[in-house]
Amino acid sequence: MIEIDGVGVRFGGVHALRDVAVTVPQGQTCGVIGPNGAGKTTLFDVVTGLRRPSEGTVRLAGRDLAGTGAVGRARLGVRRTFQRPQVFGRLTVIDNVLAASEWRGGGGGLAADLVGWRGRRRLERERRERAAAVLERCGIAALRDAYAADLPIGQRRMVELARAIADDPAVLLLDEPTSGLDEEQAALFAEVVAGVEATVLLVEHDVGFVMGACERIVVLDLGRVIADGDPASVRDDPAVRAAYLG
Ligand SMILES: Nc1ncnc2c1ncn2[C@@H]1O[C@H](COP(=O)(O)OP(=O)(O)OP(=O)(O)O)[C@@H](O)[C@H]1O
Repeated sequence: MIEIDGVGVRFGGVHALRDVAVTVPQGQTCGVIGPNGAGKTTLFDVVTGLRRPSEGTVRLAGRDLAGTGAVGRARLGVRRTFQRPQVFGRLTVIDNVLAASEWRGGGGGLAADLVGWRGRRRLERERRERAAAVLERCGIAALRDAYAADLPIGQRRMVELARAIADDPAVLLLDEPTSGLDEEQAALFAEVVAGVEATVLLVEHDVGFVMGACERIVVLDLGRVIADGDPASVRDDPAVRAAYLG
C-alpha cells in the first residue's frame, strides 16, 4: 500500500502539487490522468524520491519514506518507467533485466560471496531463469541478445517494463507507458501489468487504455486532485469533462 498524504510541491511561484492525498491499497492499479502540467510527473518524482515535497508525507506499507532517498526506495521495491524509456543502451536485453536483480546477489556482490560458490551458482541460475521468464511474459524473448539501443521505442518500453517487474516490485509507477506502442504491444503491456502483484500507479494520456487497464482513476488538474473513483464515474464527472476529457 502506498499512502500519499497532504503532498505539496512548489517551484518558485508555481504550485505543481497542492495537498494531494491518494492512498492506493496493495495490489490496486490506479490511473493518474490530467492535462499537461497537472503535476503527474511531479507526483511520481515525489513517490520515487527524486523530488522532496514542500509539504506532506509518502508512506510505503506504513513506513514514512521522508528519510529514504531514491536508491533506498528502489531497494524497498519502488520501480518506475519513464515517458522516454530509460534502458541501458549498451547492454543486451537480458542484461538490462539481470541488472535489476544484481544488487540482491547471484551474479556477484556481497550476498553471493557470503553464500559460497555452490550457493552463488544456484542464485545465478535462478536469477537467469527469472529474467528469461520475464522476457517471455513481455514478448521480447527473441530479442534477449539484442542491444537495447538498437531497438525501436515500443520494444525499448517492453525492456524497461521487464526490468521494472523482474524482481517482484512492491510499487510500480508507469509514466505514459503506451506512447510509442502499437495496439498489440499496448494490449500486451496491459496484460503484463494486470498480472503483477504490485501496487501500480499509471500516468497515461490514452484515456481508453487507462480506463481499461485501471480499476481506479485519480484526476489531477493544476496540482490538485479533482476526481477520484472508478473509471465510469470519473468519465461522467462534469469537473473532469471540463478540465480534461472535454
Ligand atoms: N523542475 C521544474 N521547475 C519549475 N517548474 C516545474 C519543474 N518541473 C515541473 N514544473 C512545473 O510544475 C507543473 C507540473 O509539471 P508536471 O511535469 O508534473 O506535469 P505533468 O502533469 O506531468 O505534465 P505532462 O502531462 O505534460 O507530462 C507544471 O506547471 C510545470 O511547468
